[in-house]
Amino acid sequence: MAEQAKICVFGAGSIGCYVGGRLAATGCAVQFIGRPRLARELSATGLRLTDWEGADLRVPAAELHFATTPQAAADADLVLVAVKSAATDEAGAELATVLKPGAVVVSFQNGLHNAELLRQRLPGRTVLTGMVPFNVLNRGGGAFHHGSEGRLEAEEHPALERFLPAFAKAGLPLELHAQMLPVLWAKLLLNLNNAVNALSDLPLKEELSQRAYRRCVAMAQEELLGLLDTAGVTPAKLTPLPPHWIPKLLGVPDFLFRRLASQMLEIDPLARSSMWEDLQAGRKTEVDFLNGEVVKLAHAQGRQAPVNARLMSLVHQVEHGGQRQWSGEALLRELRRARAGE
Ligand SMILES: NC(=O)C1=CN([C@@H]2O[C@H](COP(=O)(O)OP(=O)(O)OC[C@H]3O[C@@H](n4cnc5c(N)ncnc54)[C@H](OP(=O)(O)O)[C@@H]3O)[C@@H](O)[C@H]2O)C=CC1
Ligand SMILES: CC(C)(CO)C(=O)C(=O)O
Repeated sequence: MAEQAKICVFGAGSIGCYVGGRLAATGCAVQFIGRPRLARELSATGLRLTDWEGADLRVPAAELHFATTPQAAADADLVLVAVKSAATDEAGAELATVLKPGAVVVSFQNGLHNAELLRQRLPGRTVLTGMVPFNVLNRGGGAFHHGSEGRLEAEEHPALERFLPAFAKAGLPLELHAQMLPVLWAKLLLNLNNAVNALSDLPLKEELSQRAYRRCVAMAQEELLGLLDTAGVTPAKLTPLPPHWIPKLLGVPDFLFRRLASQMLEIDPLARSSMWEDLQAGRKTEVDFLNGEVVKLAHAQGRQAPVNARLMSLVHQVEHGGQRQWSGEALLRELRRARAGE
């Protein structure tokens, strides 16, 4: 009988615990690598994984393998990297010292360049790009809730094939793509809401229910879409609506939005963006890897991206103790001023 594949989650947080937890709960051998604080918490509680469609799975504490050093990845056949983008370089360096040569690594992170960076750090290993479209809320006490729609996506590669049944069995089938860059740009387009959500200090559902915040997101997205058009990049279609229509829909009045975009509002009422979670925890955010990519793309075209640049600087200000609870109207005024060059 073929030996059971060993899966390692590197960066056990919201995404790592949820994806790894569902794999463990459905029979996979999963090794989690994360911080001592979570190791202590989970050694008392185990993991509970729930989703918006009613799934409710558990991994008892006694069956949970949680380590706090990279050595635990040494016998992994598949490593799922789920650290925040700023921690990718260090994660790659740590994994390089321990991974066996045939290990397959998948980056399940937001942003454009994490897999590329891991590839540089892990020469000779197969490093693939993944994408997590849905929100995971860390409810505390070992409970992680998947609160919005979407399927995991990953780069098509023969080395990934042997792991596909495990993801399907876990209820997280991987949708495979030959080209991931259009998928990553499309996800980044959606992630432009992260900064607005973090600045609003509101749950996603409440924030997206208010037109002024949605207009802020739409402004940031329109800026990116214009730059992608010039670059000849067509973002993938991740939502029922094609990417270019999303900002148009976001701009409609609330009553119409509720009617036309009910699916977009099917989010757990407590769910927040990962950027809000970073600000809440006093950590540096991923804003440079999201809105910052829009600014970089603009500069590469000899242009500016004033809306995304202003969102970046407002998030940086909060990282340093600045104003956090922006009302939708105030944020919209601020972004309009930025767009007008003020
Ligand atoms: N949360 C969500 O709903 C979604 C998140 N994403 C993306 O997924 C990625 C992961 O996000 P998320 O799960 O929210 O992040 P979290 O911050 O919840 O989890 C990452 C964990 O990894 C730990 N970590 C970082 N470096 C190391 C290391 N070298 N060794 C061990 N542990 C380490 C972090 O600890 P510490 O903080 O102490 O560094 C943290 O506990 C991000 O790119 C995010 O944008 C995508 C879709 C949705
Ligand atoms: C799923 C989504 C878009 C919003 O939660 C996200 O990627 C994040 O929070 O970083």
